[in-house]
Amino acid sequence: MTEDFDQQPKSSWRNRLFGGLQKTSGKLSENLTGLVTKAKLDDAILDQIEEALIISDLGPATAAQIRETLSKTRFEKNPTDDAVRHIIADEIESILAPVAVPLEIDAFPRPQVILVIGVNGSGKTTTIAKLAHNYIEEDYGVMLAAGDTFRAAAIGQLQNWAERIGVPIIAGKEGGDAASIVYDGVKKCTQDGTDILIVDTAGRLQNKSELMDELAKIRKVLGRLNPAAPHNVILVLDATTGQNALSQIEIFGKVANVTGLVMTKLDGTARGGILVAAAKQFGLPIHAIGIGETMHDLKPFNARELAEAIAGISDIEND
Ligand SMILES: Nc1nc2c(ncn2[C@@H]2O[C@H](COP(=O)(O)OP(=O)(O)OP(=O)(O)O)[C@@H](O)[C@H]2O)c(=O)[nH]1
Repeated sequence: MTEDFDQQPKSSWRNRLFGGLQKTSGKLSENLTGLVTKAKLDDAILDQIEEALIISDLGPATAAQIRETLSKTRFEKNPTDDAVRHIIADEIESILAPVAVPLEIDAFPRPQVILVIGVNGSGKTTTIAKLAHNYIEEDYGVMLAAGDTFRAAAIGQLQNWAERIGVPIIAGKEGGDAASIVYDGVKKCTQDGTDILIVDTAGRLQNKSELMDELAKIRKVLGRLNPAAPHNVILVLDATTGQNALSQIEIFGKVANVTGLVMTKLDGTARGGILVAAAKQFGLPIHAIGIGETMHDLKPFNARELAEAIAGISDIEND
């Protein structure tokens, strides 16, 4: 756990987002630089731009869409690097806008149960802490449930977070029954009038049948108390894993009825384009993005802002 979780950020979200995505936009720039030098974007140049977009993790489908738009665009003057970048940003925005869906909490029933899944190290626990912090700021009552009973360290880590953010937590022992912890959590929330229960789960993708059994058991137990629960099943993905994140969406999607995604570690990675590939390929809501280790570093994203940050459009012109 980082010691700086509650540290106040030194600059605005926008600045941190643009700064954090500099490696991603830099990689794209590096691949694009020198390509747009001709009066016309001919097929050979378009092929190279398409390849540059694929290398930058945006995915073949996005790259093809951008190529198509570029090939149809009638540029008033000779296409400049900047004009091409703006078209890339527009296309990225059109892909991201439909999936930029904040995680809304319904008024009823209480508690709303959010199941958080993802492989170890994806940033799951930190994301739970950040989400809890954000909901507290919005005046919701929040409780955590330590449903990752596979590792004592995971339980301890969540307990630490709960203490630091000042929210109650339901936890059992290592090797305990995750479903019964979730059951106790819902009952306690109902008794106390708590609005949201955020449940950590074990991210054992290596053993799909165990994971499926465990999630099925959690669902069954939850269903006894509230047929609509869990109201959200959020998959946390680490952007730095690039293409691997896409296979995680596919696999978890099959076993866990994922309702939305959170993508973490977009700061400092050259692979931020993967967010666009995920949006294009799966169309699942992307509720929030993580751009650092403090509690101020998780927010719903703005499709335009993110598109500009990835395309490397200078921040100055937007001020
Ligand atoms: N730079 C950066 N680091 C992050 C972000 N989110 C999480 N981390 C760090 O990533 C590491 C792993 O995060 P955890 O929250 O412990 O991940 P987890 O998925 O719960 O993993 P386990 O604890 O192994 O189950 C920690 O050092 C976090 O501080 C982010 O958005 N940006």
